[in-house]
Amino acid sequence: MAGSASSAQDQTVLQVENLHAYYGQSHILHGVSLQVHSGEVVALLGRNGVGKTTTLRAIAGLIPQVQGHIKLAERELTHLPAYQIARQGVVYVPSGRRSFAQLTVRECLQVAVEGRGHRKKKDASEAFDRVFEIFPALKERLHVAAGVLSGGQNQMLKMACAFLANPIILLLDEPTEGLAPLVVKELHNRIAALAQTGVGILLAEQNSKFAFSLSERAYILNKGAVQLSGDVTDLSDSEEALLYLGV
Ligand SMILES: Nc1ncnc2c1ncn2[C@@H]1O[C@H](COP(=O)(O)OP(=O)(O)OP(=O)(O)O)[C@@H](O)[C@H]1O
Repeated sequence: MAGSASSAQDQTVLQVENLHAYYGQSHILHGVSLQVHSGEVVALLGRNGVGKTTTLRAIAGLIPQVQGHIKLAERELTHLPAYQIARQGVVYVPSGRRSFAQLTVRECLQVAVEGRGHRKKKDASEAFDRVFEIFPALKERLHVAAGVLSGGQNQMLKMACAFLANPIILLLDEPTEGLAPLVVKELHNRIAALAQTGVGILLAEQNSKFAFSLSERAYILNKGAVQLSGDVTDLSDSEEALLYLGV
């Protein structure tokens, strides 16, 4: 798996150009441009309210009023309905607890696997095996109701369901929100393992330390625009960057 990932690396798959987004009369994004390659984790950083979630939601097709271009391997996704964008392989994982609380972990995974073409038993079981390689903790909790999982396990279940949708790009919104440091460390390893499969990850985070430790490149937003971008090694040493990050 890792071998095929490395050969696919450095290929730009997601290209966002001059993206503007509006909530009603409010102009929230002012020309955001960014790129994500296959197999890399790219950080999208900035303080509260700068537009990180709006950027992910706009890419996922969840904001009706947008301008600009969103392309997946040269295919234009802008203005496609959200379900078609997800089908093309751009999958959004929102922040917070969002799962079917009454369903068991197995049932949640089953719903996800059937949503994306793995209808044959063999395909589904191979997809499950891949998920359990990345998220072994879920295999031990298959019969547990999603609603009683810990915050970290719930996050892993959301990412596992997203992975079962065969993503090319995962849009992860604040996965560390509300999690204890030890759980954050575990999540770090799981996200790195996801990227190892060749999936490109755009990671919106307030926890810049976490994002810097996972990414090679980052974009720092301020007031709905990219203020700074570049290699994490440079940004993490830049006083200007730290100012925009509020650290
Ligand atoms: N549904 C909405 N309607 C109107 N304005 C909104 C809506 N959602 C967000 N906003 C505004 O858009 C701006 C950007 O919010 P966004 O949630 O994208 O920021 P963020 O960087 O993700 O911050 P946070 O980490 O707090 O979620 C904020 O000023 C916010 O108040």
